[in-house]
Amino acid sequence: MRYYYPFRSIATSATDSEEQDMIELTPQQQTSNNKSHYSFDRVFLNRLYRLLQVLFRSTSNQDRFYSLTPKARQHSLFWLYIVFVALSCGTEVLYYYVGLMPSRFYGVLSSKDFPGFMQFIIPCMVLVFGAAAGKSLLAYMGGLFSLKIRRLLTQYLHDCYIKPKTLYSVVTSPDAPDNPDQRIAQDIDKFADALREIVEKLIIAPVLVAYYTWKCWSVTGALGPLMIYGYFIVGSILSQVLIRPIVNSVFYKELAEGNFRFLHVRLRQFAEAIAFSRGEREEHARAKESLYTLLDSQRKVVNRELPLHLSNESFSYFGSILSYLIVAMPIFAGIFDDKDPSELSEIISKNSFFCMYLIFRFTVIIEQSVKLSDLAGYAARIGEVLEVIDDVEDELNNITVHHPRTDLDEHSSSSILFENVELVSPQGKQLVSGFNLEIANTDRVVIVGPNGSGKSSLLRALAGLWHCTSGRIHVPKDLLEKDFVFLPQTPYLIDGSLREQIMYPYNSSTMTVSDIQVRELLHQVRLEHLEGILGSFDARFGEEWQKMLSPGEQQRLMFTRILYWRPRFAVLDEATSAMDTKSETHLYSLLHDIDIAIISISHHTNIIDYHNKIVTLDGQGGYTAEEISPSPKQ
Ligand SMILES: Nc1ncnc2c1ncn2[C@@H]1O[C@H](COP(=O)(O)OP(=O)(O)OP(=O)(O)O)[C@@H](O)[C@H]1O
Repeated sequence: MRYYYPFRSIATSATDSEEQDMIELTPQQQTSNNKSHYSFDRVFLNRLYRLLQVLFRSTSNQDRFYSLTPKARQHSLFWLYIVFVALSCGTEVLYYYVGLMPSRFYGVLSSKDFPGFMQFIIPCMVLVFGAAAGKSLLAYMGGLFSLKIRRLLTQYLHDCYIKPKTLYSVVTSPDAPDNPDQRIAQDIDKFADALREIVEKLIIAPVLVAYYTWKCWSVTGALGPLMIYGYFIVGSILSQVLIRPIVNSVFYKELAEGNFRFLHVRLRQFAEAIAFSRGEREEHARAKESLYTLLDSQRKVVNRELPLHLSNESFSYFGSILSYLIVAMPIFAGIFDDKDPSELSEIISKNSFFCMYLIFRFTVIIEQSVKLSDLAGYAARIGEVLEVIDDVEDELNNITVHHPRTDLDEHSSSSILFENVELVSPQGKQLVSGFNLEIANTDRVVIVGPNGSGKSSLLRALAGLWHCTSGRIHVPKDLLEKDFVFLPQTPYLIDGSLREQIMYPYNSSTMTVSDIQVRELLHQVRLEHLEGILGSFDARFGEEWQKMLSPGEQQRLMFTRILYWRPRFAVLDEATSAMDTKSETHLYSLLHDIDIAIISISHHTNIIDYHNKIVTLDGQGGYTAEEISPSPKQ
């Protein structure tokens, strides 16, 4: 079921044009966008400022952002920006002389000065080549500039987003931004490109405006610059008014873009399920609906850009008429009456160049309004991710600050201890209350109960992903990361080699697993045939893992992590759900033979015998915990 986002009921300040931006949102997107309408306003400026801070930040106290050390240069955009500015200035100087060339040509041609003409040709060619080289270099530097912006912002977002607890909390947060993957992978790139274009065009605009104002003043008096400035103010006010609705449209166009892409990712991911359930027709209809939503929002952007383009183009063309008007004034006032025709044509060419160039600089500034509206849309999308991360981090920090010993706590013994734990789901449903359980490092505990009773939630609390409403969970003081291996129901196979699958979450730079060990592990989980299929333990596969292995085989492969790591605690959340009974009992008997504690969640009764404690949740907040006698069948 799809929802329409009721802008007016939530954002009382929303305008008609913002209301028209409504696109179909999923319930989560509806919640996350509840307060949001986007414009060229203070919020945009704050977000832009934050992103610029990331681009121009210092790496440490010793290395300021302007420092020349390799580390500072790698982490700050400052020096690249300076080179970009210097190059722009140099190229502008060349443009200036190229711009003056016609007036000089008029002079020598109208006075039939052949030696003067020949003398001028060579420097002219050098100048033109210099300007062309400057322009190409500027485009090249622009490319490097946007690459660096993308690298710095993406790295920063990765640092903030992909870290313990934050990733999970952001993704599962009720305020989770829509399509975070698209915002990081695509919107940052578009932001970098828009910023490059703006910087490229405006980098030395203030200097050029000041210089050409002076030049224009010197030939036309105060009236010329005053008329041009007045013209510019009118043009800027008009484009400001026209930009506002575009920012919102750009944001929602990107949202529709993300939803459309996500639909196709899901089609690929669930192709088999769709094929079995003959869902192609329904999927086709959904794809069509999503495409039309996207095209609709794209059309809104295009429609709203039309008046802005019209205003910008008019500003530019009327500007050239204005420059002739300004040049004409001293001529008709008789100031140049004493000049002969060749001198007059030289003066007209020179003066119109100064006026036109000043107007051109203003035109360029105003033209950037289209890019600025794009930039504001992308800044909103990137900024929102950072804001949700901030909120999540605040929440995570608050848990430790305000409830230092009510959540995850260290325990001096070697057991895990749940002490009077109460857990409530995000929807407010009480999952367990007054939950007490000790899991010694030799225990094998199985948690059972109906769907949704809170079995996995207990593990989430143990991993510190959810906080307990009350009570404590004690873990041994000396517990290291590798002492805990968690196998979820849906196997997570990384984009890598077989060796890396076994070593995950570590990699070959920190650990090794020899070929002999890999073979032994494959033998233990009865996947020996994999060696023949893969060719090499180091051959990398991406999505092929899902195609090469059935779900049950994928779960068996996951078990190699436990058998290799031999952690102190292995947590299995329905990690054998897709296996046949023989494989399941075989793997549990392997676990039984190694000296580790096990915490299992399962709906399969045949594995209960491999445990010495059974915890039964009743789904109403109550539970029972009993000792049972393990009697593993080999
Ligand atoms: N990220 C989440 N956001 C909101 N609610 C959640 C989230 N994760 C779990 N819940 C809710 O918490 C409750 C308990 O979920 P949990 O996954 O612990 O159940 P379970 O006992 O493991 O179920 P099953 O046997 O189906 O795996 C469910 O009602 C579920 O809707």
